[in-house]
Amino acid sequence: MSNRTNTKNQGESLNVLTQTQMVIKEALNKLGYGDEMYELLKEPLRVLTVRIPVRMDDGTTRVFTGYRAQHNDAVGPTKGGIRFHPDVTEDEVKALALWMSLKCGIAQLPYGGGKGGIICDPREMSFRELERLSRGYVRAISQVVGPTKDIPAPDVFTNSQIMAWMMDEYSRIREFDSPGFITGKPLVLGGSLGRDAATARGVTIAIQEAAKVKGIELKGARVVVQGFGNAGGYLAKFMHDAGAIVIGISDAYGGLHDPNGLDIDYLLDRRDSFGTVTKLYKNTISNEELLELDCDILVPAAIENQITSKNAPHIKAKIVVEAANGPTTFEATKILTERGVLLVPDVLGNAGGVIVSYFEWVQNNQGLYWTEDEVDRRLKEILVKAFNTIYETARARKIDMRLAAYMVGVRRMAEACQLRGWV
Ligand SMILES: NC(=O)C1=CN([C@@H]2O[C@H](COP(=O)(O)OP(=O)(O)OC[C@H]3O[C@@H](n4cnc5c(N)ncnc54)[C@H](O)[C@@H]3O)[C@@H](O)[C@H]2O)C=CC1
Ligand SMILES: O=C(O)CCC(=O)C(=O)O
Repeated sequence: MSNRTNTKNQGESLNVLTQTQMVIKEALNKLGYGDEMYELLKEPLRVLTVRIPVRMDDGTTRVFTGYRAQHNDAVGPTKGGIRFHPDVTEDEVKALALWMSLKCGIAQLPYGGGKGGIICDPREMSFRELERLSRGYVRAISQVVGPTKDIPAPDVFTNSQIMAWMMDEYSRIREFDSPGFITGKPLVLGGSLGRDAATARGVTIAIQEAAKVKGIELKGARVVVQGFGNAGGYLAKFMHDAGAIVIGISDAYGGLHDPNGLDIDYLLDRRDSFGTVTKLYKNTISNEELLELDCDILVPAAIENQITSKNAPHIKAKIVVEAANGPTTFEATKILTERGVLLVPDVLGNAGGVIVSYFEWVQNNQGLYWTEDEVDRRLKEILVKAFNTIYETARARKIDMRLAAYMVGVRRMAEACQLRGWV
């Protein structure tokens, strides 16, 4: 198993939890909160570790380890996706739950953050093995989740089919149909129009706002996208449709580069269900090379720790918008900001996913479903406001966009903890 989220890089910590804690501490300090608030918020309130036995197609049993972390429920139930990936670690899930809290704070959703993960490689499992794993995970965490407790959703290598199995398993255990238990469901099972593309729609809104600030015309801008799954695939399509030139994309196996622009519709058509397309090509570049391509806008949309102190000095983009969670280290954020790169952090850049998940939960609760235009209009309203609040905070306080986003994101939760008398 790789230690992608826990190792060091030339003395720089790549532990996503400790990196996040540093920024939370600084944000709370700037907001005037003391050590007690930091002690409460630096870790999730609860983390459940589960062992899930799964009968494999060959008749053997494999036992998988999974987690569900609930960062803080002072504002409301916890909310966040479930990741299936071989590199999942407990610290990673904890950091992802903290980031969910910040996103919900930034978007002013009535939630705290949660996140789940299972150490597995779904690319090597059959459809039925994945179903058994998904159902087993829900059985293992069923006591701590629910529509008013903790509401899961998709993340890396999970999708609407997996959400459907999970919802079905939960409704069997609880003996009632509860579509609001999970979001990112297929439409016929209570999903929301627009949820599939929501993360990329949100990233697109962030790019539009960032481009305005930097005086960059989106039409003709050169865009590079790392990751070609749900977030990266839709994003590449939206950029292409907006008249930008997508000159580079990548997946877990490498990248494709064409300075004249890639045929995004063709690549999407050839991509598999895990966001893989580069395996079909001989002439590929590495993910490292992709990130350093000469471009105007760079969108990391894959995994953590991709832009570090090592490659940050060589990033050529003028705008970096994080669709992935945690793609840029704390050190690299400082380097990029000092170099004048406008970095839109994950907790703002990719918040579109959880915002439309919230819309899905609201629609499930009221039993009344919205049009896609309604979803997109409400999403845009929230994100444009959030971008401007964070951008102005960064400018007024002369701090980087990540710290500004953390200040905006943590404020409401800290206030709720204080009002409840927890600190
Ligand atoms: N799906 C959602 O609604 C949301 C996703 N995100 C974040 O966006 C990022 C991507 O998630 P999704 O697109 O949903 O996942 P996905 O599973 O649909 O696609 C993942 C993509 O990343 C690539 N990838 C995996 N490992 C890689 C590696 N080591 N190096 C380079 N590429 C690699 C895969 O090949 C694939 O193209 C993650 O950080 C996720 O947490 C954030 C908010 C919401
Ligand atoms: O849609 C959601 O509830 C959460 C999406 C997610 O996991 C994320 O924003 O990282």
